[in-house]
Amino acid sequence: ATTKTHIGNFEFENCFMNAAGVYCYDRNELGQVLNSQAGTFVTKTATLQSRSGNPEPRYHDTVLGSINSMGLPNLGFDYYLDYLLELQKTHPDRTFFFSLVGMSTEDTHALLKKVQESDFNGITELNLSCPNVPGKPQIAYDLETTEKLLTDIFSYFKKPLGVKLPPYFDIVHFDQAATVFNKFPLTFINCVNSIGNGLVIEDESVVIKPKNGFGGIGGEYIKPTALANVHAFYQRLNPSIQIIGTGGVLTGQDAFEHILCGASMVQIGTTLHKEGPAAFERITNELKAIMDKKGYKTIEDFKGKVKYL
Ligand SMILES: O=C(O)c1[nH]c(=O)[nH]c(=O)c1Cl
Repeated sequence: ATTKTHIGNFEFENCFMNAAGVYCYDRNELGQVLNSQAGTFVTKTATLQSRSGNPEPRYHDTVLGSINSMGLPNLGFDYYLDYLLELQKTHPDRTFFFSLVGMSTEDTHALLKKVQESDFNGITELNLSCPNVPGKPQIAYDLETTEKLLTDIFSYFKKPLGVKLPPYFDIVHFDQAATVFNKFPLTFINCVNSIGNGLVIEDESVVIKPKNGFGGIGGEYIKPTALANVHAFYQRLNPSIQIIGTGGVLTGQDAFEHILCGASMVQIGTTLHKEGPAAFERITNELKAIMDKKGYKTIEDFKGKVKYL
C-alpha cells in the first residue's frame, strides 16, 4: 500500500505532516520534520512582526492529550518566508505549507500580499482559529467577518490557499460555514484546530499560566469532534475543496478514520509533541498495515467511504 496523496496540484509521498504550532517554530524543528517520514510540513503560524507569546508555562501534556495557550509566539513572517524560499532551491521537488495570520485584518492582507508578490510557490494556510490571544476572538466563529475577509483576499490572492478552522459543534453551523466556504476557490480547509478554552486542573491548580489556565485542547479528547468536522464538511463542500484532518491522531487507526471521513492529508500535533518526528514512521507503518490487511492500495480506495448503519 502507498500512503501518498495530493492537495490541489501538489503531490506528496506521504499523507502525514505536522500540525501548525508543533515542531515548526524554527529551522531546527522544521528541518527535523523535513527529514522525517512526513510528506511535508507547515510553519508555526507567522505574524507580521515576531512575537514572544504568552507567559510560561503555556503548554502542558496530559495523559489524554494537551492544553496550550501559547499566544502565537513566532519568529515573524520574514523568517519563515526566507526559509521557505531557500528550500525551494534545495528541495525543488517538494511543496510546503506556510501558516499565517495578522493581528488585525489589515495585517492579514499585508501578509497575504507579501506572499502573493513573493516567489513562494507552496500552499498558504490562513489561520482563522487561534483561541489564545487575549481579547481576540476566533475569526471563523464569526461567519460574516470570515466571508468578508475571504471576499477581499480572493480579489488579489491567486496562489493556493486554505483555512485552518476551529471545531464547530452544531449542524446548523456546519451548514452555514460550508455555505460560506463554497463561495470561494479554496484549495482546502483544515479541520480542526484545538478545542478552544478548555481547563485542565492537577491537584488544586490549573496547569498553564495564561488566561487563568484556559487553553486549547488537543489529543485523544478531541478525535470525535475532529472526525465529525472532517466528515461534515466533506459531505457539504464542493469536491474541489479538499479536507485536511487534524485532531486526535495517535495511531494508524486514527489516521484511517480521518481518511474514511474524507481527509486527503492528516496532521499530527499533540502526538508529535510527545513522541517527536519518529511518530511519522510509526503511524505511517500502522496505516499501511491496516490498508494491506483490508486490500486498499491507495487512500483514494477508502477516502470518504465511512459506512453508515
Ligand atoms: O496559542 C497559539 O499560538 C495557538 N494555539 C493553538 O492551539 N492553535 C492556534 O492556532 C494557535 Cl495560534
